[in-house]
Amino acid sequence: MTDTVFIEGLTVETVIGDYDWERDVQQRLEIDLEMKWNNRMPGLSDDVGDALDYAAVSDAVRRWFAEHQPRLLEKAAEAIAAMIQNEFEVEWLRLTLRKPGAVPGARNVGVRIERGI
Ligand SMILES: Nc1nc2c(c(=O)[nH]1)N=C([C@H](O)[C@@H](O)CO)CN2
Repeated sequence: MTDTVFIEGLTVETVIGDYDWERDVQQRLEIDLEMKWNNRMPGLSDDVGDALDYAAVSDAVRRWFAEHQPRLLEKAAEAIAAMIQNEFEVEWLRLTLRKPGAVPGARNVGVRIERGI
């Protein structure tokens, strides 16, 4: 089964970073998520209760950043992946976290992780 539900370019403003000055400012992150889900059932029922609700996942990601102020992108990625797997019963996901503008001369820097089977 290779169905997925995805979210592309979800932006959050949050405190994140390892340098002292970063602890006092809000910075923008961009999040992409690809999550394994069997879309056959909602495809037949037309019921969002059978679907992986991308709006609910997006809200949960925003909530996580409202409640945490990690230093590293890796810390945020790991925790958010675990939260989505637990709260939404997602078996496998790929998560990309981008921090645009963090490195002069680079359009984007970030991390990408895959968790689950
Ligand atoms: N692999 C990582 N490298 C760096 C990170 C990070 O989160 N993961 N963070 C920083 C600083 O916070 C930087 O983004 C400030 O511009 C440096 N390297």
